[in-house]
Amino acid sequence: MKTLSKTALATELAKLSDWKTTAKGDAITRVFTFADFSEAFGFMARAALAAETMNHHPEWSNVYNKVTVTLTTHDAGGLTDRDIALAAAMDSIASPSA
Ligand SMILES: C[C@H](O)[C@H](O)[C@H]1CNC2=NC(N)=NC(=O)C2=N1
Repeated sequence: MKTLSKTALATELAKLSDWKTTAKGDAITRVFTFADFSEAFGFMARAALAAETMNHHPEWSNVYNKVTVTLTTHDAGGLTDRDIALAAAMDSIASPSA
């Protein structure tokens, strides 16, 4: 699996909502904010099933109404199309109409 070039990554990030590369540049991260814990946990349940279907899994944590997600492809040692695909899936799960 090939990691994305800097330009490919910039192009893909522009299509996502609020995802940023981490300081090391080998992962992307986003904080999702919901109305309350139920909404946050509902998002996590739906995103977990999508992640399992994609066989690509998030590193994440939850505090009340916030879910902090970090995505990277361990197998490739950096960012790949699989991270972009999971980020896009999470964006649409969080904001179905967006
Ligand atoms: C064997 C299996 O396909 C791999 O371990 C998958 C599973 N989920 C994964 N998830 C993430 N985020 N990165 C990976 O490299 C990865 N690898």
